[in-house]
Amino acid sequence: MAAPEQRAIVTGQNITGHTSPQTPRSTAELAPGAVAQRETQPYLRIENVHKEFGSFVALRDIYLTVYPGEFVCLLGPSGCGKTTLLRIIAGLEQQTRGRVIQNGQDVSQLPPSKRDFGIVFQSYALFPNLTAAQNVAYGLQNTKQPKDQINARVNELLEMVGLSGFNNKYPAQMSGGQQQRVALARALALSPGLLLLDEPLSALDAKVRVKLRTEIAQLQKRLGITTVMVTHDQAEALAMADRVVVMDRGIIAQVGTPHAIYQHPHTPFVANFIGVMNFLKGAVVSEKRIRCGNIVLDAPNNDLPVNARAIVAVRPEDVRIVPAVSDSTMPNTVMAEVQEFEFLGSGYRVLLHPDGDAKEPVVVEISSHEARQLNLSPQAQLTMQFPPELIQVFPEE
Ligand SMILES: Nc1ncnc2c1ncn2[C@@H]1O[C@H](COP(=O)(O)OP(=O)(O)OP(=O)(O)O)[C@@H](O)[C@H]1O
Repeated sequence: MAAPEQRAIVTGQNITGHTSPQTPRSTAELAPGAVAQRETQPYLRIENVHKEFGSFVALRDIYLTVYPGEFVCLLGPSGCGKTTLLRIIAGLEQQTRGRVIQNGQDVSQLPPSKRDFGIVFQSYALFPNLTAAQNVAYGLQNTKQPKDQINARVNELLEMVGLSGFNNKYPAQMSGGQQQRVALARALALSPGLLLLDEPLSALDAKVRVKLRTEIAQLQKRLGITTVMVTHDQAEALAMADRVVVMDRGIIAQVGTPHAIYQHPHTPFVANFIGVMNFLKGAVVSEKRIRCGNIVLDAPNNDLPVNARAIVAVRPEDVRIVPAVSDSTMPNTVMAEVQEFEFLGSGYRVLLHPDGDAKEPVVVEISSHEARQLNLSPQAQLTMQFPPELIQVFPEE
């Protein structure tokens, strides 16, 4: 038997929730892709949504607004509740309390069939016995449009996802990436107000994934369709989203643009989940200075009071490496020994062991050019610099 989501997606008209049959807007009629305008009303509002499975709390009082035309990614480690939240937006899961407001209407109690969305799952969920064209046409058939109009729309959709001429192929005759394009065309067939993507790229191999993610993001912008995507892949979220919602054990840890989340994480969890981060434990010794072991670092971004326990964070690409004997007036330098390094293709990831009592090595990323200039070799003695303006400080919890 099909999984609930598979049954839901193949109901076509129902899943996109046009309660009365209507002619889909053509692609050209959809609003032009636009990043959220904060002055406009949100298209989707999640208000105080809470979800319990028995005694287990999967979502804790979630508030989230999504603006018209915005691409929002729900990102977080396995089990943080992102799929549950997406399913609540779709009506495939019922929240324990709280409301979902879509386009000004409280849809909290509506079944999926009465809501206005298209959805794509990781597993494609295509009908194996229907061709690509028949899969895409499935929901359109309930609109009672003339056959040639449906065919024209199917062709338009297949062309839109780069599958012109694939009309008569069956899912088994298509690659995973092609099947997912069909699933996307099907989700968009009725021009829903909201596109929901549940890990749509996870089953694809790395190269196809990157290609398709660019295409989906471009298509989303072109159509201007408000989109919520679940992913556990931070690179995917950073590349595709207008805003990223980082989730952690049932709560929202931070919401922001990819740049803001990466450059100004609010917590060590977010800092560590998005990209790689070096952490050094220490204590504030004066207003903008922090002692970590035997190093005292200038930290102009520090807001913690004197004597507070602190965690200093710095990205691998922000640490500079300079030759061992260097300018002694340079702030935040520390001697270090190369522990190991690995070739990344575009550069090197170097593990450096700082002088003193630090137990953890510091991860640094440098270009191949820098590696050659430094004559990188195991046990080499170098000087690391933590640029003051690029280090972040968190309270130690
Ligand atoms: N039907 C259910 N019954 C009981 N617990 C559930 C149910 N669905 C989800 N959970 C639990 O709720 C938590 C959140 O699940 P959810 O699927 O939303 O996580 P996720 O962030 O999407 O993780 P993943 O990336 O692994 O899918 C998990 O601990 C999961 O075990």
